[in-house]
Amino acid sequence: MSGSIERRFCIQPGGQLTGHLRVPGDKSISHRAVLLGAIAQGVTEVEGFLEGDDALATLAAMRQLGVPIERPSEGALRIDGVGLKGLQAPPGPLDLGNSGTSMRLFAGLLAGQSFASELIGDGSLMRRPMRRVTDPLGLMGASIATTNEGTAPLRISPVKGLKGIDYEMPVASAQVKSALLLAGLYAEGITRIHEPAITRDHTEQMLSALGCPVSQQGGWIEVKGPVTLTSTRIQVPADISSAAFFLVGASIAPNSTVVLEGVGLNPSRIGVIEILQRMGADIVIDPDPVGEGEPTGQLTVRHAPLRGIEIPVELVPLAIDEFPALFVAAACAEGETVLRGAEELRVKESDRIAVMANGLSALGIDVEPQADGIRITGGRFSGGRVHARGDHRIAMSFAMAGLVASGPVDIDGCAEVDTSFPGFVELARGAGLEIEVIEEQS
Ligand SMILES: O=C(O)C1=C[C@@H](OP(=O)(O)O)[C@@H](O)[C@H](O)C1
Ligand SMILES: C=C(OP(=O)(O)O)C(=O)O
Repeated sequence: MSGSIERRFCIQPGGQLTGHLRVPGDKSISHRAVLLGAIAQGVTEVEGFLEGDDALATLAAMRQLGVPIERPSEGALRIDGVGLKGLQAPPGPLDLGNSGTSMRLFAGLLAGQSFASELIGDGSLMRRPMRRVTDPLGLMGASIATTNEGTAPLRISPVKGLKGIDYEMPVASAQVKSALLLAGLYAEGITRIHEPAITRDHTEQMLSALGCPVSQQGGWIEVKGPVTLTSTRIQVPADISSAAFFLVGASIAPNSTVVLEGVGLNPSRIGVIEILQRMGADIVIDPDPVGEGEPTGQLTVRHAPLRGIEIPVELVPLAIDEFPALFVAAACAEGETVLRGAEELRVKESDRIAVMANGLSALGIDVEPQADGIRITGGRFSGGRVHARGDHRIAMSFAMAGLVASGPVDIDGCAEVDTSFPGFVELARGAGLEIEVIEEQS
């Protein structure tokens, strides 16, 4: 068997970040553009699609389900929608790589089909919890088998039909909500989902744009099936989760000023800006003129001294993917930063509390991990060697830490950065990060 490629980032300290940058397209919206465009009637044209491995896994799986999708130019898709009933049995298991969003949203989409399917992924994805979607889908009448541990492979059997349910989600998860909304499109009656805290609402927004209004009241989100979706144009904004590395890098590195263009500013995604501003970051938001799609704007970030804070628990779901980068900001802040209510971080691509805590302490920072969060005391990064454990966001976060370390920082386990941020190394280097990449066959 041929081994995989190991990738290590080597960062020289002392850089500063400057320039006008545009980070790649939003990963969450890119997934949804493919999933919903595929089951709409007519041709959906997408611009700004994220050509990262996670979104490409969704695209490849959709082609295996018989949906013609062309890629006429970089970031552009032409999806020839097959309608709600037009998906076909795939020739084999659908491999969703590293992408939790793909697996959970496909579970919802495929639960009500008249053919069987199987969902698999890489080592990280096959360890992530799936009962959070298979249990409520089961209540709707779906038949989805997991392992005894509740993990993939997910084996989905055809069923006669789904029925709408009322479901109170025990965790605030946009993936679970979206899986149930997708299944709800196929179900008889009303599917009502309650979220314990606001989570990203891209599925609701896109369903509305495709002619299927989703009502929202008092934390309940509701869709009535079966529906017809009508194709539209979808403009994918730059991903605020990718912009976050530059928001943090420019905040901590002296003499930095970075302007980030066209960043998605959906209110359910901007927790990272609010948290950094509470820490004293200098971030100016210039909203773009209101267009058809989700709100976007230009972010200007300048170096500023940061102070530790207690992160308000209601901001946790609004910044859930940005905590690895925020931990780096906290490590550079004066005083203590405390995060609670974030146990979800333990079941992402890696256990982000444990992996970040290990790396931060290897770089000389005082940390106290807790079951649902972490306490970080600001200090000065030493140089050293850390391991990202194949988690893209952790790799990029430690790359930013290297800007202000007292010696070189080596980061192992960086091969997955392309899942969310293809071109990260080149963009960061162009902005002033001294980053080298070492690849080895493992
Ligand atoms: O719906 C989505 O696109 C996502 C939802 C979040 O996951 P959870 O729903 O598990 O919180 C987030 O961490 C993930 O990167 C993308
Ligand atoms: C958690 C993430 O993605 P997913 O759940 O789709 O793997 C992420 O991108 O940080």
